[in-house]
Amino acid sequence: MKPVQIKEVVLHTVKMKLIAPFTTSFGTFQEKHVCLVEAIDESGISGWGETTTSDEPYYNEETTHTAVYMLKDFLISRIIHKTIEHPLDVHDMLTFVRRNQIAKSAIETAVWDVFAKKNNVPLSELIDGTKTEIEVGKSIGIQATPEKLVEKVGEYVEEGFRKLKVKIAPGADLDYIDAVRKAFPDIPLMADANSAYTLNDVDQLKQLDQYNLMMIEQPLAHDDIIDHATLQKEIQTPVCLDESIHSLEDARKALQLGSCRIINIKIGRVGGLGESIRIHDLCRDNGVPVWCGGMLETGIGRAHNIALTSLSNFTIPGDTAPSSHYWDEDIIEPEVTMDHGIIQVQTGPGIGFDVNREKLEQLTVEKESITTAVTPHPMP
Ligand SMILES: O=C(O)CCC(=O)c1ccccc1C(=O)O
Ligand SMILES: [Mg+2]
Repeated sequence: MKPVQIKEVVLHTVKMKLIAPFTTSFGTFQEKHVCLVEAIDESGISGWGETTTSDEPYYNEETTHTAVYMLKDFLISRIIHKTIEHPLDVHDMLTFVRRNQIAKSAIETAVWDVFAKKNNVPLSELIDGTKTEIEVGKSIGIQATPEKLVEKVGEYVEEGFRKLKVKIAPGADLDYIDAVRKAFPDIPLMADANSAYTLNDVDQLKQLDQYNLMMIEQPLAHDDIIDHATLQKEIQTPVCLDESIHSLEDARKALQLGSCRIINIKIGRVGGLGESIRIHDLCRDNGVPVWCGGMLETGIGRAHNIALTSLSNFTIPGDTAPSSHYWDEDIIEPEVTMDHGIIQVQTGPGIGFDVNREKLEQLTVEKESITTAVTPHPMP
């Protein structure tokens, strides 16, 4: 395979407005800024990545601002003008910078796209993905009443989604799940708590066992894998970790401790596609299923999610819903569409979608081009 050298990185910060507010246990998303990272190689090929951040540090510690700052002051300097033999190497090129996984992922995924395009292969093929189509689920925000939730679930079941994920929080849990299960006794259903509970709530969480849920996602603290292991011993519903897994090492330790039986892989949260693949492989080798989570991405992040989901151990439908579920108009062409709960894996080179430059210009609030490494601080 031909190596790549990135000669310019353009940071396009865009303001995106969701078609409807999305409420979790930690807050409501409506408008958000995202930085779309365009890495351009010496032959002029553009690859794209996205900061899957929002404006506030409520899901994890990063925000769009912190990601842009890390990219500009530290991360781009580590890869620009270097010969990159394979995008799997980028993770290690960035490890001197602690954490900041989403910022790292934005540039790392852009390099994957450039590399795949340069070598004229679809991203899914480059990562040895075996699926040509993927099954899709829908993540549903907390609704005003259980009745309203049942109505939403009905719409999405009708549309063909293969898994329904319901956000829960103390005060919006058992009644909501009970209402959905009564209305839809057989649908593949799960709950996501986004760290809203503690071990003091074990009795409450145990009651979820009666609803035959596929899993409960991240019930306890965002940085915990110890209490989750205790909880998993107490409840029958499989625990799935989201927030707690930032790396292959985290995944290894969580599996060793029995903190979860399923892992939600988010490319941003784990610092890129390379680390996502490594976690996928570890889970596969341990008989642990994985699925691809979502961060209300634009089409660029969505495209990377689809490619990742083509790997064989993504056996549970992910949260990668079609573009129209998030945006009036997405920034990629064609938009991501779904047919009866199935999305086709792209067959064109790289992410397989084009960025709509006109739409991008309209949404851009800040744009900066970086062509040289900066060393504001000593670099190890
Ligand atoms: O539709 C999506 O992109 C998934 C939405 C979702 O559940 C989510 C959105 C933002 C932050 C965290 C989460 C989550 O999976 O916990
Ligand atoms: Mg989650």
